[in-house]
Order: sequence, then C-alpha cells, then structure tokens
Amino acid sequence: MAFGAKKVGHMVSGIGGNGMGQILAAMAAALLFRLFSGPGPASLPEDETCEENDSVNGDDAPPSAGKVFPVTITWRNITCSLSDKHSKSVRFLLKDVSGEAKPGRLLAIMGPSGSGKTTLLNVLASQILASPRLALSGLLEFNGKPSSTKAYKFAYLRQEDLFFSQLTVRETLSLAAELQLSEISSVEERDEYVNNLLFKLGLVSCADSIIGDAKVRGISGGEKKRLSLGCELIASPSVIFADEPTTGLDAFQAEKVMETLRLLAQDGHTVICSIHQPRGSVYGKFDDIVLLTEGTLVYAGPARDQPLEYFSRFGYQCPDHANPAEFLADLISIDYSSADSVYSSKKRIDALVEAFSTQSSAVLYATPLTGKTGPKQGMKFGKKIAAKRKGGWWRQFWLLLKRAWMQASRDGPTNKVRARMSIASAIIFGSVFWRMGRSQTSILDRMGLLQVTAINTAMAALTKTVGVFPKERAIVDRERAKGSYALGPYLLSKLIAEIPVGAAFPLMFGAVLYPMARLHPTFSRFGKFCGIVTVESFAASAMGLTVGSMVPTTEAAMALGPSLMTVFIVFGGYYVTADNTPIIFRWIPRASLIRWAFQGLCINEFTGLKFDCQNSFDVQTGEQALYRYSLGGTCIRDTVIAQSRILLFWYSTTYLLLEKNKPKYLQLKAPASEQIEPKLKLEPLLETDQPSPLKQVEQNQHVESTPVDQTEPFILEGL
Ligand SMILES: Nc1ncnc2c1ncn2[C@@H]1O[C@H](COP(=O)(O)OP(=O)(O)OP(=O)(O)O)[C@@H](O)[C@H]1O
Repeated sequence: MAFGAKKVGHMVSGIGGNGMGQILAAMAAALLFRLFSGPGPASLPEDETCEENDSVNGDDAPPSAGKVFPVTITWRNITCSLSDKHSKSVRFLLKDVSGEAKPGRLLAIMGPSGSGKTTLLNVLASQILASPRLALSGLLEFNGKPSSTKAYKFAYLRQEDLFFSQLTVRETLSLAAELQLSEISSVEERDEYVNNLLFKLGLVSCADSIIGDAKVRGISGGEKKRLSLGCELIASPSVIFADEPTTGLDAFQAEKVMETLRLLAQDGHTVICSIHQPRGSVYGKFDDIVLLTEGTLVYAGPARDQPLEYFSRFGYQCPDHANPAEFLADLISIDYSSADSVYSSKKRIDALVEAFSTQSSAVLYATPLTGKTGPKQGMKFGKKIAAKRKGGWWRQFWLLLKRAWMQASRDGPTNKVRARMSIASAIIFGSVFWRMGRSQTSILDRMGLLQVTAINTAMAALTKTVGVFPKERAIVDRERAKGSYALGPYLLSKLIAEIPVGAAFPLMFGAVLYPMARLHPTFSRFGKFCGIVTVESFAASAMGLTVGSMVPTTEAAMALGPSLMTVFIVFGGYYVTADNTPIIFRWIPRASLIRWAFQGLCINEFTGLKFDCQNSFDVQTGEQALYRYSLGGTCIRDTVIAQSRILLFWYSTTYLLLEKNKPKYLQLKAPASEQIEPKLKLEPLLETDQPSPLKQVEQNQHVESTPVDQTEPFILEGL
C-alpha cells in the first residue's frame, strides 16, 4: 500500500501543478488508489460486528438461523429536554416516561400531534439525533439487562420511504436480500426467498412495477410502505419500530400496513409504532398502547377495551359505536376553541396524568401477557436465513454496479431532458458563433465559445448531480447503517455505471456544436474535443457528489454547488489569466476543472491553426495566440490528467465526508439513582384510601359522571 501511494504520488507530481497543490493531489490520489484497489473482503465496523455477536455466548444467545429472537424492551424514567440558550429555558419533550414492549405484541404510541410519540420511538430505537440542545436520561433495558440497540437486530420503518425509483419491487427486494444475506448463493434460492416475501407482504400484484417517483408514477404509498418493511425484514429483526406507518395512506392501505405489522407481532417480533389517530379497525389490532400528551404518560397498558374501562372510572365514558382511538385522542387533547375550554381541558389532562403517575405501577407492570405472548407460527418469511451482513468487496461492487446501471440507464425522463438540454445549448452556441472564420477577431470568439462550452458542461453535470445525490445519500446512509455494504464499492460502482450515460451528453453537445461553429475541422480534433468535455463532465459530477455530501438537503446543495463553481469559473483561464492571479489565489486555477478543460480545448483548437494577418503585430498562428493568453506551455494530455486528478480529489473528499457525516445519535444518560422508580413487582394491589385526583377535578367541573371508586385503585387486567 505504501508503495502504491508513493507511486501514485510520483505520477501526480509529474503531471503539472506544484507545491501544496501537488501534495494535496498526491494524497487524494493515494487515498483513492487505496479505496478502489479494495481493502479485501469488507468487514463490519466493530460495533456492527458486535450487533451480530453480542449475545451469542450469553444466556441471550439468539436462536438458530431465521428464528425471531424474543426481545422485551423496558424503559424507565425517560426524560428528554430541549434547552434554549437565548431564553435559558428548558422544554421537556418527554417527562419520566416508563413502559414496556413485549415480543409477540403490537404496541402503539398514541397521542395528539407534538405529544412526543416520534421522540419516544426514537429514544427506544436509540435513534435520537445528537444535538447540543437535547439532553436525554433514563433507563432502557433489553430482556432485563441495560444494553444498547447494538445487542439485538431491529428494523426502523421511517415516515419517508426512500428507494431507487427505477427499480421494480422485485429487483429492490432481490438486491437487498443479496446485499444483506451472504447465505443466498443461487438465483433459485434468492428468487424463492423474494417470492415468499412478496407473497407475505401482499406485493405480488405489483412485483414487476417500478417504484417510481414524482416524474414517473409507480407503486402506491401503501405498497411503498410494505416494501420498506420487506427491506427491513431481510435482517430478521427482533424489534420493529414504525414511525407513523399509516401517514399519507388511504384507509384501505393503512389497514393493510397495520395488518402486516400485527402479523409480524404474532410471528414473535416486538412491534412498536407511533400513530396519530387510527381508525377503529386499526385500533383493534393493537395489543398495548401508550398514551402521551405533552411528553407525559396518560396511560400505558393493554389496548382495546381496557383503556376505555380505565377512563370510565373517572367518568369519561366512550359513547357506543364511537371510535375508541378518537375518544382517547379527544380526551387527552387540549381544546383551543376558547379560554374556558383550554383551562378545563388542561385541568382534566393534568389530573389524568397525575392519576396515572400514581397508579402506573399497577398498570404498567401488572400487565400479564395473554395467550399471544409467545411467537406464533403465523407468518414465516420464506426460507429462514439469518442475516449475515455483507458479502465480499467485489460481490458488493457488482451488485451495486448492477443497481446503479439500472437506475442511470432507465431514468428516461431525466435522460431525455439532459439530451434535449445538451442539443439545445449546442444549437444556441452554434448559432451565436456560427461558422467562425480565421480573422483576428475570431481568436477571441473561439476562446469565448470554448469558455462557455467548459462552463456549460460543468454546470450541467454539477446541477444534475446535486439535484439527485442528497436523496440517494439518504438511502445509502440507511443501507450502510444496516451494514449492507462499504463505501468503496458504492462510489466505484457509481462512477463506472454513469460513464456511458454521462459521456453521451457531451458527445451530443460536441456533435452539434462542432460543425455549426466550424471549429478546427479534423476528425481527431473533434474526438479530443469530445474527450475533454466528457472528462470535465465527470469531474464536475464528482464535485457535485462532494457538495451533496456536505449539506443535508437538495435545496442547500443547489445553493452551494453553483456558488462554488462560480469561483472556478472566474479562475477558468478566460477572465483572469493564471499568471496574473494574486499569489494567495494561485491554487484556485490549479484546482479549477473549468480552467483545465478550457486550456485543453484551446490547445486542441488553436494548435496548427493559421489566421489572416494584415498588420505586423497580428497573431499569425494558433500557437502565438495560446502564448499571448498564457494558455500554452502544456499539452492536452496534461490538462486531461489534471482534470482526472481533480476528479479523484472530489471523489476522495466525498468518501471522507460520507464517512465523517454519518448520523450521530444521542446516548441515554442514567438518571440519578433517587430518580429511578424502584423496580416494580407484580404484587396484588392493596386497597387505598387515597382520593383520586381525578375525583377533585370532576367535582370542580361539576361533571355528572360515575363516581370514582375511591378505594379501588386501577386494575386493568388479570388482577
Ligand atoms: N431535535 C429536536 N429539536 C427541537 N425540537 C424537537 C426535536 N425533536 C422533537 N422536537 C419537538 O418535540 C415535540 C414532539 O415532537 P414529536 O415529533 O415527538 O411529536 P409527535 O407526537 O410525533 O408529533 P406528530 O404526530 O405531529 O408527528 C415537537 O414540538 C417537536 O417540535
């Protein structure tokens, strides 16, 4: 490796540029050499490897391949606060929330908008993005042991479904299976596995439809959600977290998604989802619910009739035929219609929160599991294959190359627009610089045309890349978080898959422009012209990848990319000559892909050209013109190598940024011991004489309701 880096360093130092620029380029090239020469079979990062092995040797050893390893999650005193430096205030997003999720059961976190459902779900999945403003404390246990999510496999179904839009449902699942399951060795085995998944997820009818995007209609929202679930299930997760899985779906699709989650729970998975306000039939599928309002617990325990029975003890009767989920949502929501209603609803909610907090021991931990606790044999996902992540480096590379090629070549609408834009801009430039002659003024015209050619090519490639890469990056981040593949094979496959499609547009541009402007009319010059703009296009795309890796959104990338390119345009060789550039900016022309493309195009065009002369000081030859504008002294090969060096630099930077910008999650801090609720025991509840706080609220509000049983605490099930 040291030898490789040294050799590449020598190679780079011999190809133009000097000093710091050369060192940087050599480092970038050496890094890329290391990257693309391959580190041998990819291995999981240390922590990810632990994910596979953590519990293998202990009592918690997961069962053999494919069986769902039962995981009970218990959380206590979870508090998440958001501090505001300016106002010095602290807002609690979650306050002392405790609960439990068990295998074989579907738990729904319900509550009004902004009540903290997603925050709690993220805490349980250890997916709270780190922020200096956020503080998180509490205890999280897996099968009774303090641990992290690394100790078991989990799936996280996010609100936003992200896929490669040009792939079909079947192709998406096949590739995910091949990338994640190294046991799949034959095509038949893979197809059988995928067919089983498609059948169980109800995706058979759309198996060969493309997923689609805003440009091309593909599968429906519900189908996308179930496909996301399918991709997550390949890893045989013990726990499935789903953030608002029904959002944006019609009632039918929402029910199908929830039914799939229910069946997965029956299969032994621990399923936890956040949901805003489900319809009645969806509510009926929940085994347990957690009701949150403004970050605090109002109820946690068995679902269906038990919460209704619980609240009826305070006089809040769910009307017959009403949707229980709507009733519960109304009960714990603040009514902002008037000052009085705000006051009374707040008071009601405060009392419900207090009542629950005093009784939570009984409700939370006295919840015996019904017959559904154990894994059922209801839903088996095809041949049971344990998810052993990652095949070898080359296997990953070929699979990713296949995917990148399918995505790049099938994206008809984008490719059509790019082709039309290339031809249209060639026609416009060709018309403006129509059939240039050999007069003295044509020298500047030629340079102007070659400069706009260099700018147009770079801008087209850059904007295309920054427009799509941030979204693709989100998919890649998710897949890499699952340990599906390493960055090296991904970036290399992307570069190679885009060569044919990416080269087609500069060729179209050159083929139209060259004869129209009557540039140096030989076939080899035309070939070199197309070659230079093609390499430039790839270098600009690589820069687009770096920009897309630096910022979180497409909009930010669209703002940053062109502004950065403007700097390279200014130092592109036409407006400021390299020799006249102030010393502190000297590195910019050397790093400007526009400058190298422009210089290469000028050398290609002017060398060997003769101009009409009338005065002795006129420029007679192309070489003189190059010399006069400080564009000589090098050859086309050097300019292309300098561009390739820039391309390598941007690719290496992208690699480093993608590695560095991995999402970082907030760790739970254990609360002070006196704040931890004692471990609760399943003891029969004793009668108490304490009046319920709800009773007082009821009395204050003069609500006619069933009197609250003062001596009988809440017993929800089985006690
Ligand atoms: N990282 C964060 N920074 C600032 N505020 C946050 C952060 N995370 C959550 N919040 C705030 O916490 C509150 C609860 O957010 P959360 O997304 O958990 O609510 P939710 O119940 O899932 O709401 P919805 O049903 O509307 O999605 C919101 O007011 C939200 O703005």
